[in-house]
Amino acid sequence: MLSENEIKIIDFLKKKENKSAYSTELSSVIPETAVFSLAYLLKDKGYVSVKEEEKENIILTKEGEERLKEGLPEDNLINFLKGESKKIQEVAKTFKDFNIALSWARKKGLIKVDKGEIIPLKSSYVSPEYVVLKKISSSQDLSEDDKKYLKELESRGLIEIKKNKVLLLTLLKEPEIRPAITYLTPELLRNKEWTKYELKEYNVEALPPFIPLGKKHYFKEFLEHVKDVMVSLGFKEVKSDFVEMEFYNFDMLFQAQDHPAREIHDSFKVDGKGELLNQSLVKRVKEVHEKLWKYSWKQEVAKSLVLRSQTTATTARVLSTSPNKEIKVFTIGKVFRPDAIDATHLIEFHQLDGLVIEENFNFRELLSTLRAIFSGIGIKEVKFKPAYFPFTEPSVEVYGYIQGLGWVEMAGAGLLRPEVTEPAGVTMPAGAWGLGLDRLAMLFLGIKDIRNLYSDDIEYLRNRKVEY
Ligand SMILES: N[C@@H](Cc1ccccc1)C(=O)O
Repeated sequence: MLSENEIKIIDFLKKKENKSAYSTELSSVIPETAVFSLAYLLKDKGYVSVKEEEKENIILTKEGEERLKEGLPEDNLINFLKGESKKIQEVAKTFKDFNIALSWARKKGLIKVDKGEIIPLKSSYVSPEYVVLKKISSSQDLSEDDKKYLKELESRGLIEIKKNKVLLLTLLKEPEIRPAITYLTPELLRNKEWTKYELKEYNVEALPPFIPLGKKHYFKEFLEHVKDVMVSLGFKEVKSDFVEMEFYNFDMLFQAQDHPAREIHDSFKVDGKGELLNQSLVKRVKEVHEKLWKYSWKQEVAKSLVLRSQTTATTARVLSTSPNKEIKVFTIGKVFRPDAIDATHLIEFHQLDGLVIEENFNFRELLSTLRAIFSGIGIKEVKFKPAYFPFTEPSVEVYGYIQGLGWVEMAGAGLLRPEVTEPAGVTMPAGAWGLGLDRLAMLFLGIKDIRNLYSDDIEYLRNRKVEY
């Protein structure tokens, strides 16, 4: 069997007129360092003959390169004088390499020196040595005449003559080419036909071609993972729209219309008004606002539209159906808040809100529910800190521990205030929480810029691996 490089050498020789080539030529098809050993391998296999020869290799020295650029000093001197005699001292002052130029010009009989004057015998001149120098630098063949000047050029230090061992390879026979097959059939074995074929080796280490398959966006994958966690804990998913009446986004959550609590986070206003169909619920909400916040509640304000600023609006929607029965629901969805966009802030992001209404539900159970949710998502250590939300009492902020980052605030939670549950006709205790999912995904997936969560850069998405 012949290797790929051996075949390359044979192919190269095949194309040559006399089927032979010097090892120096072969370096154009195979690595120079391999030429010699391959040549002898091919010789042993009987494909080529190899003859060792000494070859002269002439190269220009650094000075030679310089002279090639500037011209030989003696030539330059003649061309400088332009056929006119001049005083030695005068020329010596302005002419570069004067001594070398003078001595070579004299030796070559290009000038005479008489009474302190240089008398040129030619009006312009190019030395044959210069012509040879030029030929060497452009690897032209040298004539026998040219070769006479090599000794002089070498002694002037303008060229270097090196003797190299080269191999002359001559092709003796061409390998018979057998068609290649990749598998044997019983047929081929039975009739001994297999000897006519080359059996190709399998390269079991070759990588298969990369075929990018369709896959889900990794952030969507993360959101679905969270959804699975909630479902596995016995919660049912509920949904509501992005465009929401302030009634559900704020009023039902006991955020007063004229109170800074309403501005706890800013919201995007939407043109137009919604319709409040359940007027008895509206009346009860109005009463509780006016009684406790002491101001005149306006239905017109409550009907104003916003892009929901919290998914707690969905929780309010659930409450508005007066579900005076035990429920466990959650929602995952987008919320919108005006902000300056940067690596950690977007004007739309995702929240997970949850609601539990249960006989005997209490604060302790709320905390253990939160622990279970966080543990399901993958955050085993959580701690709680007292906090304020307009619609819960007591309220907590939930901190999760992330390796390498420490304690990070992740959610708000609490037991719903009677001002929220009573107008909705809920008499059992209820717990609620809201959790920011974008920040959590960033921490979890090691993402530094929140905008990457919404990237549509196909290369970036292809290279992201998400495992749970
Ligand atoms: N909606 C609150 C979080 C929250 C929800 C439910 C109960 C308590 C707090 C927020 O966006 O900050």
